[in-house]
Amino acid sequence: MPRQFFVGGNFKMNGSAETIKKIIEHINDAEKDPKTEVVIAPPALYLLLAREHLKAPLEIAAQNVFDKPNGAFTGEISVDQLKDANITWTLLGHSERRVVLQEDDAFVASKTKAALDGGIGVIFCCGESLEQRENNDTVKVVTSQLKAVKEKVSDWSKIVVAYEPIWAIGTGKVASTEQAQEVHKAIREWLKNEVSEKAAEETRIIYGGSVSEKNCKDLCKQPDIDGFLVGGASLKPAFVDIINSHL
Ligand SMILES: O=C(CO)COP(=O)(O)O
Repeated sequence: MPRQFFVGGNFKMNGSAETIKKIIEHINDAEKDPKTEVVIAPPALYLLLAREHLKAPLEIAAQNVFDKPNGAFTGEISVDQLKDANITWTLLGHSERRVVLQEDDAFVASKTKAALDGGIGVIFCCGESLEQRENNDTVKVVTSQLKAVKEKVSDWSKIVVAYEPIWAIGTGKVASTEQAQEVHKAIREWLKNEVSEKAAEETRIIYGGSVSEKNCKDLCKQPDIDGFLVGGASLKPAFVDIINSHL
């Protein structure tokens, strides 16, 4: 069975109640490819607003979730709280959290396990820095980030892997179709060898990093690119063109 195309919109720390409602209305009303699964990730403060306005089958992701069920963890949100708010996905392991907030592989993997155990789907982000790419360490870095998850998780059916090279995020410097395909293929090989043939066949591997309405058409033709995780362009009307990129 072909893998369902998947497009996520990571709003990061952008927007207000007014602008996020407008973006959601635009996405609701636009003509969209019904074969694309669409998930938007607004800032935590606006998850409920998004839940109120976003129309099914569009889905919502948190940008993060904590790995403890409840308690004295100021500023954090639990898996059960997401479920209580009908939020069905979360991003985890975004490089901005790995770099700025110093989240390590083990912590990201622990949160991934907590989300999956609670029935929340995970858009698991991985990717290398420019220095790591220049040292030819891309595949090593990405697979070690995935390996940390494998140590805690056996069922990969609710994981979408987002390959996001750090040097391409917010820089306008998109990976070439060959660069992206090469890493996606390596991730699929890793899934086949380290998880299962089924995981390799069924797991969506999406690309993130300066995706725009201009470059998405070529990227999505690559055999191992199953969609996109979009930052800046998800706040613009062009997001719909990316949702429809493989039409
Ligand atoms: O980080 C990203 C998505 O999670 C990508 O961001 P940009 O699309 O703004 O480069």
